[in-house]
Amino acid sequence: MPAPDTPETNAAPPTASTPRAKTTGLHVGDAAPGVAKVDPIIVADGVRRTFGGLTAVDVDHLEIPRGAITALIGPNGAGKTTLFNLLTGFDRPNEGSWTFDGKSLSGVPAFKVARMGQVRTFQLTKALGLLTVLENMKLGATGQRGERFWQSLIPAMWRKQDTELETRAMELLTKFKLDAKAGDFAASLSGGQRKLLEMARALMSDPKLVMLDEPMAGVNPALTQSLLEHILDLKEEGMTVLFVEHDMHMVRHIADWVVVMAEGRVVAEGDPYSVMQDPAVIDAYLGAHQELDLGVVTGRVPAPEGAESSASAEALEDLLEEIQAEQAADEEETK
Ligand SMILES: Nc1ncnc2c1ncn2[C@@H]1O[C@H](COP(=O)(O)OP(=O)(O)OP(=O)(O)O)[C@@H](O)[C@H]1O
Repeated sequence: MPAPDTPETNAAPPTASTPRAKTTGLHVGDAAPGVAKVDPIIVADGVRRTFGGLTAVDVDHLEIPRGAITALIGPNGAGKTTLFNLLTGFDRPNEGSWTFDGKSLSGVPAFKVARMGQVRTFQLTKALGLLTVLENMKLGATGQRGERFWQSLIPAMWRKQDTELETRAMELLTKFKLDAKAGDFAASLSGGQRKLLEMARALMSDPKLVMLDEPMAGVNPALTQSLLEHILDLKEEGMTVLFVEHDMHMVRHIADWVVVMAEGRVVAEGDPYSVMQDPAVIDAYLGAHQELDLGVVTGRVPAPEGAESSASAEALEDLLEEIQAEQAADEEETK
């Protein structure tokens, strides 16, 4: 059980953070599934992955814009994680090709993908929980000299490297307010601190593209602002961010661009404002809940006994709330 998050440990500074500018002008022509980007960092073509008779991913064309924060959203089972696994070399598609930073990544294994500058965060597994926070950080570095046989025979070389790694790790831990925990077992961290460690660990390899899988899942509200700020910092430092998330508030607040998946396909793309107004997006979420009355999904009508709330239902509820908030803001502006 992770320790609970406390506002003192990692909460945002008491001063309200200044809103940061969204990156715009990312696409060429009308926003639609597969729209070309001005400067894409990932370009995927005809990527398909099936599991038995089920098509989990069937993406005709997708470009992820460089230097921006892109959210990948969609109801449960839409294929988001499978697409993440394919793009990072953790799974292989039945067909399709894609490039990262102009280089083909088809068939490239995960460790090489990471060395090329595209990293993803990993959940702190049980095994990693038994290592200290600092040891976890060191594992995040790629291309260590110890991996190269001849150089690993010269102790002076790997000792120097170890010191450099530790310095870099401590710098990042300080930035993420985890430096005091460097010697603690990672398993002793709270849910939010684990997310921070996962992100800090990914940064050990100086990536160009950081891919975050549900960065807000299991994070206490006391830490959410701090996590959002860290993600916005990544963009400010020149990195590209791609994240999967069910939390629509987060998507609206930090994403410059949103890609919506449903049943393996990209069904909508655009800035968060337009995407959340797109009937195809609401349909995609509702489509995943045809068995439920809309009132149940949104919480207006109590769910029948035995019906389980799912992340998609919560996301749809969030989506509708966000749309209402946008409309209220629009009305306020036109007054
Ligand atoms: N290894 C696997 N074997 C069989 N089916 C799989 C496997 N991985 C994923 N699937 C199926 O592929 C579909 C897409 O799953 P995926 O996990 O990519 O969706 P998702 O959008 O990430 O969903 P969630 O938001 O619930 O995490 C689902 O129907 C899922 O059951």
